[in-house]
Amino acid sequence: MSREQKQIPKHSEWRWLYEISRPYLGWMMAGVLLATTVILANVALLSVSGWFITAMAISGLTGAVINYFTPAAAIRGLAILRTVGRYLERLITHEATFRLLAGLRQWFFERLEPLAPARLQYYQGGDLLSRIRADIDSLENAYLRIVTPTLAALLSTVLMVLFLLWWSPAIALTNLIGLMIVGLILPWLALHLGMNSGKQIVEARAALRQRTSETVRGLAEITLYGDPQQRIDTIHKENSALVVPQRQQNRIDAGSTALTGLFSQLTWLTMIVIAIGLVQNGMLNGPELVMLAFFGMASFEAVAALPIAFRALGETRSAAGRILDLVDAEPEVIEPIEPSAAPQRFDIRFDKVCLTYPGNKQPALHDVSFHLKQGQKLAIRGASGSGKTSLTQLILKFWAPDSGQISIGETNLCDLSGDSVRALCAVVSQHVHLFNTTLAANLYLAKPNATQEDLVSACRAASILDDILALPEGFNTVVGEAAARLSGGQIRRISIARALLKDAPIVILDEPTEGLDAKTEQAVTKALAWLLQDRTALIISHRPQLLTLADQTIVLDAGSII
Ligand SMILES: Nc1ncnc2c1ncn2[C@@H]1O[C@H](COP(=O)(O)OP(=O)(O)OP(=O)(O)O)[C@@H](O)[C@H]1O
Repeated sequence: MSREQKQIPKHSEWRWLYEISRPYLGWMMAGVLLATTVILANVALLSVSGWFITAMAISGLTGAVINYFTPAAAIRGLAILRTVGRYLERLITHEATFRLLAGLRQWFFERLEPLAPARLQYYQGGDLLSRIRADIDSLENAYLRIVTPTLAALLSTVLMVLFLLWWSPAIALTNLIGLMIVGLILPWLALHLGMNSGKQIVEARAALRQRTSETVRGLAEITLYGDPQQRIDTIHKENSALVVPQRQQNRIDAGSTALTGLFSQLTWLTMIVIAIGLVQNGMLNGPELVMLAFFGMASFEAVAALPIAFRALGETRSAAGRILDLVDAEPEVIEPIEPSAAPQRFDIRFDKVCLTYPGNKQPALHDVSFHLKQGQKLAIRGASGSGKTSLTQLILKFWAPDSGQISIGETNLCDLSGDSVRALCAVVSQHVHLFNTTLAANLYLAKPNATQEDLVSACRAASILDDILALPEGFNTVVGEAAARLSGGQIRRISIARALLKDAPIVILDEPTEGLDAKTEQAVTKALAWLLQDRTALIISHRPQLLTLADQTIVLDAGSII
C-alpha cells in the first residue's frame, strides 16, 4: 500500500500564538503605538495641569506674571490627543483582534475537516463546539489585554523614566521600581497563581457546556426514561466545579488590585518625599514638585491592568492547548502526498479488505472481496452490525482499511485524495441532514452553480417538485431545525434531488427507504430508480422493492461475505 504519512508538526502554545498572529503584526504595532501615545498624553495632561494650577496660584499670591496661554493650549491639545488616541487605539486593536479571530476560525476549520468523521468521533459534540467557539474567542484576551498593553507599558515606562531622569535620578529610580513591581512582579505572580485555576475553568466550562447541550438534545428521553433530578444534580455539581476556580481567580484579582493600589501609592508618596527634599535644596520649585507628583500618580496607568491580564493568561493558554490538541491529532485516513488524477472508469473492486475500528476486538470487515462493474448495482444485505455501513465508509475514504486494497476504475483508493473520491460519490441514507435554511440553499449544497431549471428538473425526477411548489414559499421555504417543516419521505426525496444535482458516477444508498410507509416508499423507490440509471451503485437495504434495482447481491455476516 502506497500510504505516505504527512508530518504533522506538534505546536507549542506560545509559539503557535505568535505564528498565528504574524500576518496581523502591523495592525498590532499600530495599536501599541497608539496605546503608548494615550498613556503619555494622559501623564503629560495631569503633570502640566498640576504644574499650571500651582503656578497660577503662586502668581496670584505673589503678583508675578506668567504666560498662561502656552500651558492652557497644551492642556487642551493633550486632552484632545488622549480622547482621539483612545478612540483610534480601541478601533485598531479590536480590528486587529477580530481579523485574527476570523483568520483563526478559518485556519481551524481547514484543519478540522480532514479529521471528520473518523477522528472527531472521539470528541463529543458539545466539547467540539466549545473548542470552536469559546476556546478560540478566549484567545482574544491574548492580544487585546496582554500583547498590546504589555508592549505599550514597556515603551511608555522607558520614555517616562528618561523624562524623570532629566529632573532627578532618585525620583526616576523610585518610579521605575514602583512600575516594575506593578508591571512585572505582580503580573508574574498572578500568572503563576492563576495558571491552574485558569486550566480548571476552561475544562469545567467545556464539561458543563457538553453536559448542557447533551441534556437539551436528549430532553425527551430524559423526561420519559431517565431521572431528570439526577441530571439536574450532575449539572449542579459541574457548575460548582466551575465556581471554585472562578472564585480562586477572583481572589487573585482582588489581591493584585489591592497590591497595585498599595505599591503605586507608596511609590507616589516616596517620589513626593524626595521631591520635597529637592525643593528644600532649591533644585526644584513648587509647581515642579506638584508636576512630578501628578506625573508619578498618572504613570501607573501604563501598568495597572497587567496583573489581571496576566492572571487570565492561564485560561488563554489552556484554550490554545485545547485547540492544538485537536488540530495536532493525526487523521485516521492519511492523504497521499501526490494524489493521482480522478479515475475515468467507475468499477469498484475490493480485494481482501479488512477493517477493525480502534478499540474493537472484532473486525468490522474481514477479507471482503468483490468486483462491481461500472454501471452495475450491488445490493449489500446482512444483519445489523454485519459491516454494511463500514464498507461504504471505506469507499468514501472516511476510514482506511487495515489491509487489502480498494480501487475505483484502475486507481487504488490510497492514491486518491479524500475530496476527489467524495466528488465521485453521491449518498442517500436513512439519516439526512438538512440545514435550517431554505430548500434552495440545501439543494445548492450539491451544485453551487445550479440554475433554477436544474433545481426544478432534479426535484421533478426525485418526485418532490409538487410538494415543494405546494409550500407557501416554494424553494424559498425555510426547512426549520432538523427539517421540522418536512415529512420523513419529503426529506429523503430532497436528498435524492441533491444526489441528482451532484450528478456523481457512483451512488451509495444506505437504507434510504427505512421507516417509510408503503406509499411513500413507492414514491422514493421510483425516484431512486431514476437516480441509479447508468450509475455504479451500492444499495444497502432489506426492502424487496429497492432490492429489485440491484443486479447482484452480497450478504455480510460478522464482517465476512457469505
Ligand atoms: N465508528 C465506529 N467506531 C467503532 N466501531 C464501529 C464504528 N462504526 C461501526 N462500528 C462497529 O462495527 C461493526 C459494523 O458496524 P456497521 O455500522 O458497519 O454495521 P451495519 O451492518 O451497517 O449495521 P446496521 O444495519 O445496524 O446499520 C459493529 O460492530 C459496530 O459496532
